[in-house]
Amino acid sequence: MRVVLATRNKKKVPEMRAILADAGVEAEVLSLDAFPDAPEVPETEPSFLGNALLKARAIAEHTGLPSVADDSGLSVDELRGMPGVLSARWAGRFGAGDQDRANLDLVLDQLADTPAERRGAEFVCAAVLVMPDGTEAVAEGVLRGRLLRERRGENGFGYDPVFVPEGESRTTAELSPEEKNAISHRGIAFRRLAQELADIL
Ligand SMILES: O=P(O)(O)OP(=O)(O)OP(=O)(O)OC[C@H]1O[C@@H](n2cnc3c(O)ncnc32)[C@H](O)[C@@H]1O
Ligand SMILES: [Mg+2]
Repeated sequence: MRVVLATRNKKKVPEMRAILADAGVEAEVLSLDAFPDAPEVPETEPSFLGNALLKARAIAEHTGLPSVADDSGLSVDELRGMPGVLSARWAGRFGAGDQDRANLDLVLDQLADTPAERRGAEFVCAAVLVMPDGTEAVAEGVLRGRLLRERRGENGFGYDPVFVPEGESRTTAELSPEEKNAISHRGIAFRRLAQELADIL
């Protein structure tokens, strides 16, 4: 059985592949590189789940294959849950290389006067599977933590360099890919999805 990962984020692809493989999903996992004509899907929904479904449904329809997507983001306590579903483009639209840096700079700036005890945040992930016949499975994962004032670590992507998970002293950019997947919002969501995936596939 073949499955397509409905994401344009090159850093998510290896995370999703590793998590699904570890969860015992025995499918051939394709990325959108295999489908150059796949549509760009605007993320117009107000929830992670809604946007994940938009992406996976569009790609399942285009490819005729089971499609897996996630919509994820950082929810900052002091910002009343933002950037949330706007995490990927929080600082506006930048070039590929600069987008993550601009987003993270803006959040750090917004929290410049926020003391340590109010720097709580969480990564949230909605993971979905959409079958070509319309069957769907969904799961969510959350990772609580706090935000540093400066970047640490080279791994991961997005807001990882300033995010320290609860019970950790390192940022998620200082964790190995395996360590991050073991605790991450994406890891939790996709492991929850994996059982349903195995049943449906
Ligand atoms: O929509 P796709 O094509 O999957 O790619 P994307 O990067 O736009 O992905 P999202 O719409 O789900 O937005 C997620 C953003 O949230 C942030 N984010 C999500 N998961 C993260 C993680 O594990 N570590 C750090 N930042 C993360 C990061 O800024 C992402 O760009
Ligand atoms: Mg996106």
